[in-house]
Amino acid sequence: MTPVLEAEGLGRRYGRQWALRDCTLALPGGQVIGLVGPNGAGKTTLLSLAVGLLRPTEGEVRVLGRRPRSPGTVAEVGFVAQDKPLYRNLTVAETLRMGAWLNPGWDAPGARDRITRIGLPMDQKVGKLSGGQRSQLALTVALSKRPKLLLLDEPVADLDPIARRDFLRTLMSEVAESGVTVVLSSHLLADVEKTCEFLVLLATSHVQLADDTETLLSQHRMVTGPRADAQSLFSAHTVVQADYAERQATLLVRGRAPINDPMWTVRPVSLEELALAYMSTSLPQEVAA
Ligand SMILES: Nc1ncnc2c1ncn2[C@@H]1O[C@H](COP(=O)(O)OP(=O)(O)OP(=O)(O)O)[C@@H](O)[C@H]1O
Repeated sequence: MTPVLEAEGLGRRYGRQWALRDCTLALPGGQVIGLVGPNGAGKTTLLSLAVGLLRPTEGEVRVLGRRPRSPGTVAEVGFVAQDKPLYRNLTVAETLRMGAWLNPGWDAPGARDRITRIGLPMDQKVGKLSGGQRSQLALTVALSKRPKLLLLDEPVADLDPIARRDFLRTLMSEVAESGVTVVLSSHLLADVEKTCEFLVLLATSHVQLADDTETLLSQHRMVTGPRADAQSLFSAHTVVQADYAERQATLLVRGRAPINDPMWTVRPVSLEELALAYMSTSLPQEVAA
C-alpha cells in the first residue's frame, strides 16, 4: 500500500539553523497519527512542507503519492494551521458557503450538523468568536472538505476538555467511516495515547521514533533496580533514559533481550513515558559505580 505521506532525506533550514533534517518517513493510511516533540522540534515545519507551504532545502516529500500542491493533491489534503486562519469578517454561515464553493466534495449537511452540535451561531462574525470557537470552525471546515489526508497542527490546544474529547471522538469515527488519514501534532500526550495508532516523535529537528504504537510499546520496558548494578544493563541493552535516586536506578530499555536477574523489576511503559523519554535531548549517563 502506498504510504499517504512519504519523506526521503527531507530537510528545511532557516539561515544556518536546521528546523528539520534527515527526515525519512512512510506514514500508513487510514489511521490517526500522532506527531509529537518539544517546542521547536520541527513539527510545524514538517506539516508545512507536506502541504507545500514551505519548500524543502534538501530531500523530498510526497503526499498521496504525489508532490505537494500538484493537481489533485490540493483538493485531497486538508490542513489546519496552528493559528487557525479564517476570514474574520465573514460570518459562520458565509465561511461554510465559501467552503462549499471552494471544495467539490464538500459535506454540507455534515458541516451544518457539527456547527449546530457545537452551538455556534450561524450569523456570528468569525472575528467575534472565542479562540476555541474559531478552532472548532476551522476544524469543521477541514473535516467537511472530506479530504483523504488531514493534517492538523495542534488542533485541540485551545478547546475545553469536553470539546477536546468530542473532537477526538469525531476524528476517530471519521477515520473508521471514511478511511481518512489524520496526522495531528499535539503536546497533549494523554490525548495522543488515547487517539493515535502510529507515533512520529521529533526532537532536535530529527525523527527519533516513527512506528505503530503497539510495536513501540512492545520494544520498550521500564526497569528498576539497585543503582550500583545499573552498569551491567548499559553493557547488555540499549538504555534510552536513566533516572537515578540515591540507591535506585530506573532505566528505559529498548530491545527484547531478556532481563532475567531478579534484582531488576521490569514493567511495560506507557506511550506518555516513552514519548517523554525520547523528547529529552540528553543521552543517558552511565552510572558511576
Ligand atoms: N520562519 C522562520 N524563520 C526562522 N526560524 C524558524 C521559522 N519557523 C520556524 N523556525 C525555527 O525552526 C525550528 C522548528 O520550528 P517548528 O515551528 O517547526 O517547531 P514545532 O515543533 O512546531 O514547535 P512548537 O511545538 O513550539 O509549535 C525552531 O527552532 C524555530 O525557531
